[in-house]
Amino acid sequence: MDGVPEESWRGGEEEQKVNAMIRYLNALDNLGMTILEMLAHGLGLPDNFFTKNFEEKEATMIRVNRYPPCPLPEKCLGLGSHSDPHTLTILLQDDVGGLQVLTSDNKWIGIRPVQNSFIINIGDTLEAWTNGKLRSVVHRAVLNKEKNRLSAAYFMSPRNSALIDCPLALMDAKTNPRKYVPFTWGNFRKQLLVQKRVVGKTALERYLISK
Ligand SMILES: O=C(O)CCC(=O)C(=O)O
Ligand SMILES: [Fe+2]
Repeated sequence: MDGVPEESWRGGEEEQKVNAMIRYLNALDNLGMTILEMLAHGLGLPDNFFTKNFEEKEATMIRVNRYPPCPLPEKCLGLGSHSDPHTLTILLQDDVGGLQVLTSDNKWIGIRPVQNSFIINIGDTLEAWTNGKLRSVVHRAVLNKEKNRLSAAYFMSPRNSALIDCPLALMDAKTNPRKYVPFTWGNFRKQLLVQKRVVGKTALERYLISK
């Protein structure tokens, strides 16, 4: 609240709104951290294997997407095909529907909105961190002919200096050799700013050992 005189927002409705928002963000973050712990546990890693890199929230971000109605929805997309580069995405969508994911046999399938629920997407960083045991999903958003659609995504990221290096326990020289050169999240983030538009999984592919 830099530059805003304290008395102009403290104690009133504004402060209540700010506090409510902080409570929601903390709840979202706690959910994400619990999921990351459960994923580490399921992979046989120490529960805090991922979360110990998340004490500083340097690049965690929220994006709110508003998709206006489109008279020719088959001719344009709300959001093009991409995978989320971060670690984990917690996505809230309204009841309009429009999110689609790409299956392994290259078919787009729609994700039905379920009231009061979140969609959890694995991000590219988690794919590299687990040598592909967890896979980031390619997805897109299509438009509705009549209705507006809203979605909000919370993208979790580790601190910039976190080294995304798959632990030996998840690799095997013969059956599952290292797929990605180790990188820091900060460096990946910088590359993303230069790349600007991510199509499919092109962001992560830059670290693939054999293309
Ligand atoms: O609107 C949606 O359902 C997807 C949003 C999304 O993929 C994103 O913001 O990265
Ligand atoms: Fe996305």
